[in-house]
Amino acid sequence: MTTISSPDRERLIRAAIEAKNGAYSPYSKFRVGAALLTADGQIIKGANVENASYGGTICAERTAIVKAVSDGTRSFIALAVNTDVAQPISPCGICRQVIREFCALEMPILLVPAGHDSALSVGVLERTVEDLLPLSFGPADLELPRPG
Ligand SMILES: O=c1ccn([C@H]2C[C@H](O)[C@@H](CO)O2)c(=O)[nH]1
Ligand SMILES: [Zn+2]
Repeated sequence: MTTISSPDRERLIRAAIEAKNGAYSPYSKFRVGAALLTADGQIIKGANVENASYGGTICAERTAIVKAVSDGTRSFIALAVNTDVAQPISPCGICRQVIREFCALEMPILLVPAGHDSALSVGVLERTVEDLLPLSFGPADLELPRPG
């Protein structure tokens, strides 16, 4: 797993908690905040944005990634995710695949429970992209030789 400094870790956790305020979740009432630390030290926040046509919902993690990528940033150091639930909540399958497209397999993902004190990092579950999506399909697979 790639390591991040304590100040960056704290900054990122605080940003994920803050990002949750941007959630538009009138249907599920489930707020999610995500924050990405970029290679140049920026923090990009995202929240879940739901739709009356439920399938149109976009998760917090994808909001953050699409914001960053569409603004020209594609190099990430870490991701933090926060919800109002008292235990760490992990990204959904679609988000895992989108994270895998842009982030190294060794990149840390911090799952931050509600009521968390970021100064202590108590209760934060830390896993890599590969932990969350083992044996994954990625961009390089499209370049592999195809017999015949
Ligand atoms: O990791 C997750 C899991 C769920 N959601 C959102 C989607 C929907 O708005 C609500 C309930 O599924 O939470 C996220 O943003 N990220
Ligand atoms: Zn998702």
